[in-house]
Amino acid sequence: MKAAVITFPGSNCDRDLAVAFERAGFDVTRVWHKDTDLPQGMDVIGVPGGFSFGDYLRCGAIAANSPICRAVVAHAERGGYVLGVCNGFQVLTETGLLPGALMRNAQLKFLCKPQTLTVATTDSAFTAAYAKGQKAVIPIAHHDGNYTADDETLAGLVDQDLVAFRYDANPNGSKGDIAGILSANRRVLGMMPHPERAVDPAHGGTDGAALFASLAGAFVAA
Ligand SMILES: NC(=O)CC[C@H](N)C(=O)O
Repeated sequence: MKAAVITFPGSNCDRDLAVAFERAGFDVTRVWHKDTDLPQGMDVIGVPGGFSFGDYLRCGAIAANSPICRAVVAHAERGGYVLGVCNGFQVLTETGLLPGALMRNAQLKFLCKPQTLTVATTDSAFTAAYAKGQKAVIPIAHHDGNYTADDETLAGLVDQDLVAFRYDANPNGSKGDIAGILSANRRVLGMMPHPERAVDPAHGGTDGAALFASLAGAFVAA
């Protein structure tokens, strides 16, 4: 099992994401944003959290135009798995791999705290090891986590069971309490909470570990 983790200038969760993949059994290759190609044979691409390019223009907008993102989009279009966390989710919406956008939090404040989520679907390689409706406490740390999309897109996400996680006690104003969504082929997940920050008891909780275990399980099953 092989995972690549991308690093942009300003990424700050790339190492944590790599460690979470490694703990789940993946061989991880770190990839710089200026690379034009992904290493051969990658099963999963991780797009990490952080403040890529200082969040200038819009969070994730400049990173989405990095050379490596063309390769990430091509990987996804071939049916490859992609996980975008926080700034990574913002990057994935900016590439168009995921619908909608992340706006400024409703209270206009940076939020950094443990956040209870409800697992909305287990029908994905990212969430299969959770139980549907399970509560998971996973940290959030963002100022632009307020998910929005037009009504038709939101209805499509619900109808196709593409909402992966919802917030309990919505912290940021996200439409439909949406904390994470899947692509139409269910192989791209973007989520604002940080599962890689909840994989060790020393983190204060381990509810993120099932996400990486789910992904690892997808490849064992295959
Ligand atoms: N932790 C993160 O990835 C933060 C993403 C982005 N910089 C924001 O604050 O919204």
